[in-house]
Amino acid sequence: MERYKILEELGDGTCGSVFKAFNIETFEIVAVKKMKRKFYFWEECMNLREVKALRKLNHPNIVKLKEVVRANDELFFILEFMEHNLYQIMRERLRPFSEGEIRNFMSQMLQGLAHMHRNGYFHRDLKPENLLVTKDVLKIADLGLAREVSSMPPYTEYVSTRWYRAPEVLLQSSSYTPAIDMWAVGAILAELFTSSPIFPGESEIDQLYKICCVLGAPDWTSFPEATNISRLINISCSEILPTNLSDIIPNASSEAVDLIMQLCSWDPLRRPTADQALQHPFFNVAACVPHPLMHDPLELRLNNMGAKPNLELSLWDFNTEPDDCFLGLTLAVKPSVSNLEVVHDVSQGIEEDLLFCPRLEDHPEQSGEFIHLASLMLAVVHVVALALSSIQNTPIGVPQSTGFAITSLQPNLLERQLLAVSSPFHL
Ligand SMILES: Nc1ncnc2c1ncn2[C@@H]1O[C@H](COP(=O)(O)OP(=O)(O)OP(=O)(O)O)[C@@H](O)[C@H]1O
Repeated sequence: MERYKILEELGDGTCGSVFKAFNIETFEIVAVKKMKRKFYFWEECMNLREVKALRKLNHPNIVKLKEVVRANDELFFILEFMEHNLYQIMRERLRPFSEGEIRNFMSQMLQGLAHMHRNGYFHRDLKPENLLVTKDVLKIADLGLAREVSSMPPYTEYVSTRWYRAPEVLLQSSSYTPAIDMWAVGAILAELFTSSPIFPGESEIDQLYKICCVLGAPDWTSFPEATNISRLINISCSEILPTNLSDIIPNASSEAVDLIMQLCSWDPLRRPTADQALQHPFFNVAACVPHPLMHDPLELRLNNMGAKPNLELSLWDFNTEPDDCFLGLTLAVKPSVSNLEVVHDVSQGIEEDLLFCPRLEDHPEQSGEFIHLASLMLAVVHVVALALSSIQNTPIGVPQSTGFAITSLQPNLLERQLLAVSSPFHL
């Protein structure tokens, strides 16, 4: 690692801290992701999902892994440097994005995602912080949770940011598909218009509730595994009517609203694939009629109601398989380091292993009505939570937190403005 001079910290995630660095030999600016846990063997490093996925996925809209370095039992990913993440950009902008800008970001995100899905991976943690931007170019980053589509369910150790989590994951389906990424794309698309998350759940049950407030109650037959939870949610959500998306995203064209609706379908089978989404009329610029900005979306932003999302880790049913290593740093059994050029550098008494990846080198204020509705909603969530806590030994567990509070890990989420949805609500 002596070749890299660390310049500044760029981010501190669950798995690693990311720094901007300077390669003193090539004068190149790079991003160095230093993993938080120790790595004693190369095999462990080589079987990290992030390494496996990034080695395979070479695409202009997926961040490139240049090198993997192990030094003193510490692991570093040398990544191409990107200037911003989409969350930072949204937070710092004074005006919302134009539909043209959104189309550009979305098209790149979908192209990167289509490549990922085509190559047998799904990301599982898409969110604005994991979309990196330099000038107008967007790249998908943080493949720490990426899964091979061909890998066998059940997928039990899923950890991701709640606001972008698909309903089937919230409902503990054990066999979810790449469609979970498409749900996140829909949520991100809506957020690009409003600069506020569309489903800002404060707990897993509240997350489902927030989704019901926008989409209306689901047809639970799409979630056969969720009988118990669906019965409970139904108590509070069955009479919730869907909100007109155009009312909450007034600056989005009808094409954009339609795409969001399709992507955020309760039923994963109804969501378009990344390739299909790219064919949606939203991307047919000629056909798009610019949508008059009738309301300033900034005015639609509500004060952050004091809500502090409890970003607990969802480690329910954490199983005993050897690859269920903590926080997505999952190691596969039977490693292989073929096709990799490994250099052992023991000069100066420092044990440093370098892995070069040659293939990658080339290449409004809130109204009184809202407050009333919000308090009603909170009351119902409270009732449901009480009901849930009184139920014991249910065959299908309700999503439970194991009590790991990690709010400190993602402080930026706490700063995020929340979009309030005042949907029709009947008790
Ligand atoms: N290649 C890069 N160039 C510039 N900044 C980056 C790069 N990679 C990551 N970052 C910054 O570091 C932050 C954390 O990175 P990353 O998401 O990879 O870490 P993590 O530990 O896996 O995080 P998470 O908690 O989201 O899983 C990103 O949100 C981004 O701001």
